Amino acid sequence: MTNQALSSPTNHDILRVELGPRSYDILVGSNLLANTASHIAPFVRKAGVIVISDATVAGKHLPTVLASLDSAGIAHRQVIVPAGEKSKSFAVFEDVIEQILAMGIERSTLIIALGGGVVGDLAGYVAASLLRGLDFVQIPTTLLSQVDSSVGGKTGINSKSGKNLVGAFHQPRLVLADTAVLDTLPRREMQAGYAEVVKYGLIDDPEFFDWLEKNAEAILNNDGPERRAAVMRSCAAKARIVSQDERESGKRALLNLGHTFGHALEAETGYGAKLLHGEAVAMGMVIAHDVCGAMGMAPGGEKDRIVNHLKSVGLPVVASEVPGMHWDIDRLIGHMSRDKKVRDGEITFVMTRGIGKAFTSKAMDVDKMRAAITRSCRA
Ligand SMILES: NC(=O)c1ccc[n+]([C@@H]2O[C@H](COP(=O)([O-])OP(=O)(O)OC[C@H]3O[C@@H](n4cnc5c(N)ncnc54)[C@H](O)[C@@H]3O)[C@@H](O)[C@H]2O)c1
Ligand SMILES: O=C(O)C(=O)C[C@@H](O)[C@H](O)[C@H](O)COP(=O)(O)O
Ligand SMILES: [Zn+2]
Repeated sequence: MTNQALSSPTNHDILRVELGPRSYDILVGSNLLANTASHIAPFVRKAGVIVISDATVAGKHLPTVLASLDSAGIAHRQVIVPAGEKSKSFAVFEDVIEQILAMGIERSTLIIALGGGVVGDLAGYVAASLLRGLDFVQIPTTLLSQVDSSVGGKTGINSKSGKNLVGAFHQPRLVLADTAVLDTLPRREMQAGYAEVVKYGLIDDPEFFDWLEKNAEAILNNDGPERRAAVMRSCAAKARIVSQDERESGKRALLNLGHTFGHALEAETGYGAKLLHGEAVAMGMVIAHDVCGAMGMAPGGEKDRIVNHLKSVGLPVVASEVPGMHWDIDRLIGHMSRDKKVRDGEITFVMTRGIGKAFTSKAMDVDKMRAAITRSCRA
């Protein structure tokens, strides 16, 4: 793998998400948080900013952001939500909205999402909804949010009926991915985010997958060139796809590799710490390669190579590894029927002919799919 990020002389690298009038930059580098004010300055008006964060992230990284805003004289207020997936709920959404409205805002108030994918998805939807749409900036603080959720404008919350079923497409004005903040992230969360990094290799970049097999531990353990290169390559892949299909009418569905299965697993666990999103995606990607292998589309050995790589970083690869779950296969398949990729009553699946060869199709062998899900749940 060659990557400009490895030899860049600048403090941070910049990627552009090309979306016409909604285009924006992604900045990737170390210690960007300390200079938050200068990076967001073009988007700040007199009404100031509201930082939305979660309790854990606020304890570790909010002071750096606020010090930067103070030094530039930017007026700021903050709303802190509980950490974890349960904050992507109607209850927390309503609470955040009411807190912000009670503070008094204008259409020029800027929302800053400081946190992982939960904060980013929630704050983005809050921004999309308040006064019919405020600008917002993403400051992602997990590996998952730096490589995936902060880019592309999917915002939203979960419902009892399933993951992300309520939300809006609302693009940020800027993404600040400070790779140094990942040094405080627990290993399990790093691993979960790493599953989404692997996803990009599996979709259409086999060379990246090869590189990941050699560099995974460096990415996970050090704020060095490998981590920065992995974030850059992932964001570049996502930006390329989103630029071509912002609202998922076609190609963007590839970013959902493993998610139809993964979201069903998450819904059944009730969105707790039992199963993290990235872990569910790891299991879902294995199920996708398993069923496509069983259908004779993908070489069987490739599923084993993926499983070995995911396992090597400590990721769970089968649903039976989730503690205390007795999976009901019919219920899982029921969740899949509410997937957002259903058209005219049929699910579009992300399928594969092997590593780097993902494609979308409705031609799923339902019996083989049920067998693959069962293998994952009963392994
Ligand atoms: N919008 C999208 O395109 C998209 C893409 C992928 C995932 N998602 C969503 O993202 C969510 C998962 O995001 P996530 O994995 O970032 O989880 P998360 O936001 O819950 O963060 C994980 C945990 O790490 C803590 N944390 C965050 N940053 C930290 C730091 N620097 N140091 C210490 N602790 C820190 C958080 O408080 C939380 O407890 C899911 O809801 C998923 O559906 C959305
Ligand atoms: O950005 C996308 O498009 C993705 O599918 C990225 C996924 O990693 C992410 O989990 C996304 O939130 C899933 O979207 P959904 O539309 O299936 O809820
Ligand atoms: Zn995802």
